[in-house]
Amino acid sequence: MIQFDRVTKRYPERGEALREVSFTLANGDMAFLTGHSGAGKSTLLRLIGLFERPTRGQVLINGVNINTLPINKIPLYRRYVGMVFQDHRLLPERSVFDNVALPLIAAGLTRREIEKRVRAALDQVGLLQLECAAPITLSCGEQQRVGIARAVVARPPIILADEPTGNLDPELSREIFALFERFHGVGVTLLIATHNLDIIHTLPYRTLRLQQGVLADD
Ligand SMILES: Nc1ncnc2c1ncn2[C@@H]1O[C@H](COP(=O)(O)OP(=O)(O)OP(=O)(O)O)[C@@H](O)[C@H]1O
Repeated sequence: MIQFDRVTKRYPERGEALREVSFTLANGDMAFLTGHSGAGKSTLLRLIGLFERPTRGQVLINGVNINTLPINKIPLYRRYVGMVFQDHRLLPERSVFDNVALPLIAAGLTRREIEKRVRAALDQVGLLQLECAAPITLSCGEQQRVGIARAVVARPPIILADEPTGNLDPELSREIFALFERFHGVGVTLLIATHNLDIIHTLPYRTLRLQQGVLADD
């Protein structure tokens, strides 16, 4: 589902953030991405999300080299990849419902279909009762779950998460990882960048470890 073939990403002003990185994640795999601050985790996820392009090498998604995708195809591609961020990136002036609905509005679904899917996504993350709330009134863990509902609402086959538990205490972090495991259970492919080694060492999933841009452990 996700294949990196000797991928190097060089930022002109900073040098190589990733160097000759190769790995494959099969359809339905769940894996963690670890490494020190600045190791290249976000860069690797941004290459999959097509927010960056590699300097050398290929990123293949479902067998397709995404780096040859023309710019006008990127919005369509992004529906295929749900992204969860540490800081949630919710729109503060919109309700929980509206925040989760955004990817579906962009996709042009009917109002009825949007309502059905948004409520299903909110139900999956246990927040159905908060659909009218403003994000600011929610706890950090609840805001993160809204972010996850938004990432999954368009039912993408791939979910990427960049430090999704960075602001959460251990108990809430475990809840978020348990939620990801549920998506894994229904066949979604997940790659989760995290510093939360205490928790991921208790979970039975593959870990890719970056060190100064090089894949040091798999
Ligand atoms: N847009 C950018 N422009 C220039 N340099 C960048 C850019 N993004 C990342 N870098 C550099 O690339 C390297 C890898 O950064 P990256 O954010 O991918 O690391 P990370 O492992 O996600 O770190 P953290 O755990 O702190 O989020 C760093 O040296 C960083 O300064």
